[in-house]
Amino acid sequence: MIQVENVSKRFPKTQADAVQPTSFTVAAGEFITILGTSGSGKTTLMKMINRLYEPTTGTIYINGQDTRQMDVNVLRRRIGYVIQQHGLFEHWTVAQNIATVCQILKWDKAKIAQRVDETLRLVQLDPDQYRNRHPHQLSGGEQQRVGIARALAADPDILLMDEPFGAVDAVNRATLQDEIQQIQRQTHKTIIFVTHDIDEALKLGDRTMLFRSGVIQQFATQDELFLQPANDFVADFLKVHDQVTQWRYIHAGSLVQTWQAAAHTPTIDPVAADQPLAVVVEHFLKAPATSVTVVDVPHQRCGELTLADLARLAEAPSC
Ligand SMILES: Nc1ncnc2c1ncn2[C@@H]1O[C@H](COP(=O)(O)OP(=O)(O)OP(=O)(O)O)[C@@H](O)[C@H]1O
Repeated sequence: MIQVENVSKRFPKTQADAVQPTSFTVAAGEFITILGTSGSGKTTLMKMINRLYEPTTGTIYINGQDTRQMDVNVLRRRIGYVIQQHGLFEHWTVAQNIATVCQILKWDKAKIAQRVDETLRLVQLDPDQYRNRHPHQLSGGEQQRVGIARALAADPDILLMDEPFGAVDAVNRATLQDEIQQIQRQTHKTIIFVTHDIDEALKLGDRTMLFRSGVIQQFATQDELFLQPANDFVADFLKVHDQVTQWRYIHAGSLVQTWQAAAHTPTIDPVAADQPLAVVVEHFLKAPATSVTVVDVPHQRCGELTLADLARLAEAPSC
């Protein structure tokens, strides 16, 4: 678990805090995304977690331990770090790059070789084909994969990712997003992921933090961001999304709960509360009906959604 308590950062010779006093908690195994305007403090916040920057005020705890009381090298080895420019050493092979932290930790050769192959497989690269290549012999997407493998090599609990897919084309980006999601499900790492891409943030994050001028505007689930935006900035930030996109991120149960939709006689199969609204729309398209019943586990009716509810969503503050 990561606890950030009243943490702020003021750089020397500047007039304002890059990050104003900020508190939040990230649970172990959570995937957090951070979105925000350029220069809003996202990278600064993240770099305070692995002490690339020291906070001006406040304390960061990892599993209850004050990070200032930890040896900085030990701390950084426990936290994988992936950046946009992958940061691979050009004159080293893929295997040598991935093994960097394991070498520092003085693992034996056989264990390192095994771990290099394991992490290459985790990022969908065939070890036999890739371990002896150099970074310039890789595509941009493959370089990012190796960057992720390197961050995972010493099996850290936490992964910090700063716009890791920012320089990758849209098709490869979507694949990498699926892969990091898969890796997180397999390994249960705690991931903090900075991005400029709203879709990427909403797709990957269990929760998303929206940042502006060094201040968290809202740190919430996709449902809460769309249905209960904390302020106009959040609503406007998410407004660029079309309705079909919202239907992917808002869950049926949340809309029922938020609006307490009126009861109607159901005429088609129910939809589970944790399904996205896109599934509700599919149900309306498959069979003519006035409403769809939303059920919670185990099959308890929690409400009804009508086409009018979906239309009303278009007029909600952030839609
Ligand atoms: N080393 C530094 N010295 C002085 N000011 C800095 C330093 N690093 C960052 N800043 C300032 O702190 C603010 C926050 O920067 P930061 O890089 O955290 O923003 P960001 O949200 O990650 O931006 P972007 O999305 O453009 O990468 C900016 O105003 C930036 O100019």
